[in-house]
Amino acid sequence: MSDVLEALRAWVDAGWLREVDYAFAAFIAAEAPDAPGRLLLAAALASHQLGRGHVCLDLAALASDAGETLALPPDDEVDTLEPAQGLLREVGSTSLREWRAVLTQQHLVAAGEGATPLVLAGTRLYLRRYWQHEQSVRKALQARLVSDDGAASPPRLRGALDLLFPGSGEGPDWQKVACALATRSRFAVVTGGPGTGKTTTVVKLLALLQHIAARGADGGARRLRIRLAAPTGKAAARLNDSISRAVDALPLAQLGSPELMRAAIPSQVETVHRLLGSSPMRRGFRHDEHNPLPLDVLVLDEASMVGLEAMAALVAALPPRARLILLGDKDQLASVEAGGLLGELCRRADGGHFLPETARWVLDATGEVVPPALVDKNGEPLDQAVVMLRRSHRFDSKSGIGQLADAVNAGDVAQVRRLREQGREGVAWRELATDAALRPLVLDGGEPDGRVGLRHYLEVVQAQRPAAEAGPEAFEAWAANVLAAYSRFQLLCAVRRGPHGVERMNERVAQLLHREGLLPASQGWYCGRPVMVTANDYSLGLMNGDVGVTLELPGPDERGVLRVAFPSGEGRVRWVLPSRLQSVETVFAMTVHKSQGSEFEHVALLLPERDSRVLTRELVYTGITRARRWFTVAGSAGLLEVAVQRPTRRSGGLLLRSDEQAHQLGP
Ligand SMILES: Nc1ncnc2c1ncn2[C@@H]1O[C@H](COP(=O)(O)OP(=O)(O)OP(=O)(O)O)[C@@H](O)[C@H]1O
Repeated sequence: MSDVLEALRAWVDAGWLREVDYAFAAFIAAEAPDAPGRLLLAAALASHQLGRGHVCLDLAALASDAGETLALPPDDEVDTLEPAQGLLREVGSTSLREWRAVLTQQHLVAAGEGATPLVLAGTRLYLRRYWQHEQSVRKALQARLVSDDGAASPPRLRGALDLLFPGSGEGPDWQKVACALATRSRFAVVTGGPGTGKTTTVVKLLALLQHIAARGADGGARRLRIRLAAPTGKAAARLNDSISRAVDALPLAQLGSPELMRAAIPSQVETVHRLLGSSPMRRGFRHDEHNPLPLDVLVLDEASMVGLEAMAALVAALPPRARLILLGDKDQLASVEAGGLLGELCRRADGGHFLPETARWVLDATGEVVPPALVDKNGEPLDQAVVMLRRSHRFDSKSGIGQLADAVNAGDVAQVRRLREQGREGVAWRELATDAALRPLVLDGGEPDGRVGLRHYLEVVQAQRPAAEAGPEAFEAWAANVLAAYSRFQLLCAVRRGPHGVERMNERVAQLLHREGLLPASQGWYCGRPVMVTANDYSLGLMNGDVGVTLELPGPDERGVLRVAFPSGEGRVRWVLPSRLQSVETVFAMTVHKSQGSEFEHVALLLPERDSRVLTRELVYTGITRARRWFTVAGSAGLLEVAVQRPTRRSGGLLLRSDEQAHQLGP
């Protein structure tokens, strides 16, 4: 047994495992000295998988390909320690039957409820807390999937929906269908790529729900309490803007008093943490099952970024009758935290799987015909509550970015290659071997077609700086312009390490800009340094992922003082002293992961020098869809093709088919 702990220690030393993974195995060993070594190993590996985003360890996958399942040895490992390799060989040679045989210790492993540290459900091994989270999310969603007894009848819906969706285009109007279906049960998912109208749809849905409630369909006229949430501050700020715009554009007049309706649809979006009432002083949230959130409808945007733990906290704090509506792009990278919930919930969204009775109901309620290919007499309850928006209103069928995103998403390498060879407007391909190649891209966007690089941002920093005697409003307006200029161009890195990783790239870019005379320094704090917050700071009200720019304000003498300007909604900025920022990184380049929930006019995706497991289809798709007008692939086109053929699949059991669930949950 101690041999295994020793070998696991070597894995930690080699950077293969986290300290916490080792600590979990050591904890079990201390609690149960009779625990077999292989069980400790499995426990450490289940914890390791959590760190990689998987809520459980899939033993079947482990037995068939241990290295791939565990992503070990890590990509950047060159010289690996022999003890680490030895243990990996042992893991790799253990069969599923052998894993199962050691996971029979009743005081350590249970098949379900209990107090054991591990849960084995089928071939999935969980740390108990995550099994519990999965159970509670599943139960909360299942309870909401039954028809809502307060739901409006199809003819009533039809009247209101026809007012909200006056146009008739080609094929079914999925936005209208999504609105209708989302009134039918207390849980709904609206998924779609960029610009497919998720925000537009949800605003119309909220107007519809208020309209129904105001007319007493569910037992009396009232106004619904609606709250809007997003996983990060940045995503919340973006949704704030787009919701306000969508509310202004609503055809509300026919639904009743436009002023009243507008007032009934909130435009303030909160982060999930703030909604739940997190406190830096204690673990857990102010709102939970004992103190539920005072709301009737909760809309959660960018749901692909929400992990299982946060979702479990959210559903625990929802009153039983409250509606939950998830919005997001199922094809984006999943959350950094364990649990690719949205992807799992939308696994069958492409195929529809609407029951024939659902299709009839949709026809009655909306006048839209669900295509026969999307009707399935074996559809699951969840399928009836998930709608995929299929038409982008941002990228038409001729848009290079839209076409590339579609090809990547479909894993269609031949099409990706065709698009590159033929060339498409808005999409550029550049090799990126040397600093000389990096320079034009970083400074000016790389192409003579109007796209911008960082020079534009730094010119706004320098040229628009108000005179020292100008008032605070002038400096605030300057900061807002600088922030807007910053968001026009973003370098995205696929990886953290290596020459094209985000760490090195930030140094290279800062040095390059300094050499060009665009930055006063390339290290420490300097005017023009953009920073990203890397850990939530509740005392400052800054969240992980928030981006600010360092600017020089007039000081007491001729030397200025540096302050970091963060956007604080509605074009306002908030100034923070650099010394108060505990966890920040320079962000001339950011990882694709960190860019989720943001958009930029021009995005340049820097591919790593050599292949890496993290280079996946979802990563490339997420990078492309951050771009509004221009997208540059910087690096080897061959690597991009490799990435496109590497879809990710998260392990988890949230969505076992109903027969499997029945088997697992008992009668
Ligand atoms: N049915 C429609 N017809 C025409 N334009 C539309 C329609 N639906 C949405 N749009 C427009 O398309 C743009 C994107 O819509 P919206 O912001 O609702 O999409 P989204 O899916 O939420 O986008 P994002 O990817 O930014 O989250 C907006 O300008 C919106 O006004």
